[in-house]
Amino acid sequence: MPAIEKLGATTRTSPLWSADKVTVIFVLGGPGAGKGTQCSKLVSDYGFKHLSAGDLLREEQDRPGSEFGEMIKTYIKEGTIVPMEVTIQLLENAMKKAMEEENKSTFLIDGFPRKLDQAHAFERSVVPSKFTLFFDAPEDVMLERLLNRGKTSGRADDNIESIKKRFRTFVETSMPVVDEFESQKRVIKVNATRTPDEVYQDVQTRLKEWDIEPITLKFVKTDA
Ligand SMILES: Nc1ncnc2c1ncn2[C@@H]1O[C@H](COP(=O)(O)OP(=O)(O)O)[C@@H](O)[C@H]1O
Ligand SMILES: O=c1ccn([C@@H]2O[C@H](COP(=O)(O)OP(=O)(O)O)[C@@H](O)[C@H]2O)c(=O)[nH]1
Ligand SMILES: [Mg+2]
Repeated sequence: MPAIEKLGATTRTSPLWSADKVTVIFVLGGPGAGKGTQCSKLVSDYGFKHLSAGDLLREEQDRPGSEFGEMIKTYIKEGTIVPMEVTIQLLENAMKKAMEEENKSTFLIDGFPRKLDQAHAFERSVVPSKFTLFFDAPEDVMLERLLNRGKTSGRADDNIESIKKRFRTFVETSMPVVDEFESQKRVIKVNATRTPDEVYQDVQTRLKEWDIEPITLKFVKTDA
């Protein structure tokens, strides 16, 4: 990736893609709400392309020669939001790749936008989103899940100090994004406290309301 001041994605004044051609569903919720878990289920049944902003940032952080690696590491550990130019460029690059190589046009963008400036910049310069799937869970539930995930995740931010900071960022910085989309009637809010399968049942019912159905494999009987 080029130097940060050359990152072009956010400097455009009109979207790169139209919402008729490219469908984006944002997936939001506090840390540990179960975004990644639900996205995996959706990928197998609906054929969406799943892009986790956090995964893309961790990949860039670990890429040999990345000039953003150290910066990303600090932001993630502190639970703060990496400057949007980097995240949006990574997302745009990954979307392009999935369109070209996998012929994908519907994206689940997980853990993004976590700040209003990102939401506005992405919709202005990349593509307007269709709606946001919001996973709602109280902090005590999310805390328990994250501490449990931390036993095996190897993530630098699945520890109590970082988790507290992430909860604060979520309330102060990320919830305003959900509130703004909500005021535009573009949020599907799901109670994420139940089992993964129960949550997923609810997600599927709510997606139907937006005319989004699972891929049905049609088995055609032949004589062979
Ligand atoms: N509905 C659920 N009930 C219990 N544990 C869950 C549920 N959904 C996810 N988990 C577990 O909680 C942790 C956080 O889930 P994850 O999908 O990584 O959340 P997020 O991406 O929102 O941080 C993981 O260890 C996952 O296995
Ligand atoms: O758009 C984004 C998404 C993630 N992050 C950073 O990446 C971390 C981990 O995000 P991820 O979505 O992987 O965490 P999760 O919510 O799944 O636990 C966040 O706390 C932020 O520091 C960011 O800066 N911008
Ligand atoms: Mg996640």
